[in-house]
Amino acid sequence: MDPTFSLAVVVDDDPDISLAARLALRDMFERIEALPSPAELLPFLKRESPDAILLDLNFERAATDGREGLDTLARIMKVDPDAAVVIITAHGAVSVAVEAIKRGASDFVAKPWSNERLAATVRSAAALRQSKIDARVERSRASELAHGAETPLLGEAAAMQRVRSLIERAAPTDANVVILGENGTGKEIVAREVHRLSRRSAEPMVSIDLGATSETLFESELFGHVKGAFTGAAGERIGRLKAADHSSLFLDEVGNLPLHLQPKLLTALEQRQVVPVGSNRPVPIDVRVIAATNMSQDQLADETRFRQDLLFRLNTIEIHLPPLRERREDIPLLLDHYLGIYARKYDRPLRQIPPATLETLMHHDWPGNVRALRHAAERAVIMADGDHYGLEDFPLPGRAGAPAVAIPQTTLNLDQLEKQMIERALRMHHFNISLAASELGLSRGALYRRMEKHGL
Ligand SMILES: Nc1ncnc2c1ncn2[C@@H]1O[C@H](COP(=O)(O)OP(=O)(O)OP(=O)(O)O)[C@@H](O)[C@H]1O
Repeated sequence: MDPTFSLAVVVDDDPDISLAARLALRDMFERIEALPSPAELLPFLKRESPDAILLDLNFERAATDGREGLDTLARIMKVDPDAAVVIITAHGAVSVAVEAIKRGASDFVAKPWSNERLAATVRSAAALRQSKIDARVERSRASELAHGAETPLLGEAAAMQRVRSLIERAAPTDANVVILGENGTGKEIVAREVHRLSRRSAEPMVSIDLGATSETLFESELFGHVKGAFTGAAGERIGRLKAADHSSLFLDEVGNLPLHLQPKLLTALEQRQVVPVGSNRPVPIDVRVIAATNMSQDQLADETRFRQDLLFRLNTIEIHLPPLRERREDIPLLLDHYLGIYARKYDRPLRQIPPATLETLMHHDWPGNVRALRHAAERAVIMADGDHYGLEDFPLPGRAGAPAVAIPQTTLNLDQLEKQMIERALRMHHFNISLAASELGLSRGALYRRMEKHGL
């Protein structure tokens, strides 16, 4: 039979026990290492990542309380939260083994064991570890597809360069970060970037969108609940704060956190522990919080909406993302990026944006910021059928601030509008009639006639 797993390690000071375990498990693992004391295990875990660890609880002569083993277990779980640790106990020491399971061990076997039972216990612990790792890889791949690799934080405007430099300086520290910005300005990309460049990046970032969470579920989503904590709480649930242990927690739309839960979040962060709903046992957490909100600084400073003590805990570092209308110079590169992405996605040709169209797009106020620009680019790729993009391919609701179609407030005077368009096209092309005519979709003759009509 081929071994199912690659490596097991047995930590026991009794060589007979180690040998017995090796014999019982030799078909299941390619390699089985024996270590006589827990002191050797941690350096070993720096080099190797065993599929299963068999751990004796008592090493000191005559020790029976298992303290040394439990300490070792805590250290193992810190190095590798997915570790599959099977506890070896003396007959009758079940209560210590149960304590070990509460602290993260997968299971236990009592000495003397039956080989079948030992093999079955170790096999299911190693399989569970494998599936946890698979799920983690799957999750991070899915989130990378949705947000990651294809979405870098673009922007060369001075404000964006400042944002990038702030991210680089803040990320490696463990300081909490608040990201402020209107909807669609890239707050989530910034949060991912902070996490990616942090010391916690080996673990996937955990997110919770407090704008999309129903009020009744806030508490259990954040802090978790025990079985039967409230009607409908059938099973136990790990809250996001605990799920983000050793990682970062992205609290999106943190301004929506109800006032009555704000002290509970503050206490959890200050004391580094959460108390699940329906429980009175605090669970330790080690979490870095990255929060985002579209509230303005003034709104955040309003004590009736947001507790200032919580704000001070969250905003050690504040990153402000400017709205797109304050960094219009980035519009061409963002359009280029997203038009390219969607042209590839929909298998369409790469088209140019004529200068006049680009100028209109740059003057648009983009109230939905980069998200709206991205949608507009996607639609344009689907709609365009000429050899370049036209303004009609971009849906720009309101077109506020777009001078190309700056409609006089009181009259919708077509003549006046025509005159303005012609003037703009002429100026843009330095009075080159052929270029201006083609920009406007007119023949040279038709343009001359209209110039005459408007006295240009
Ligand atoms: N600087 C940027 N460079 C590239 N893409 C961006 C940038 N900013 C935003 N986007 C894109 O715009 C969309 C919205 O970004 P994101 O979700 O990060 O914004 P947000 O500020 O978190 O929005 P909301 O407040 O609505 O949740 C995403 O598709 C993202 O890829």
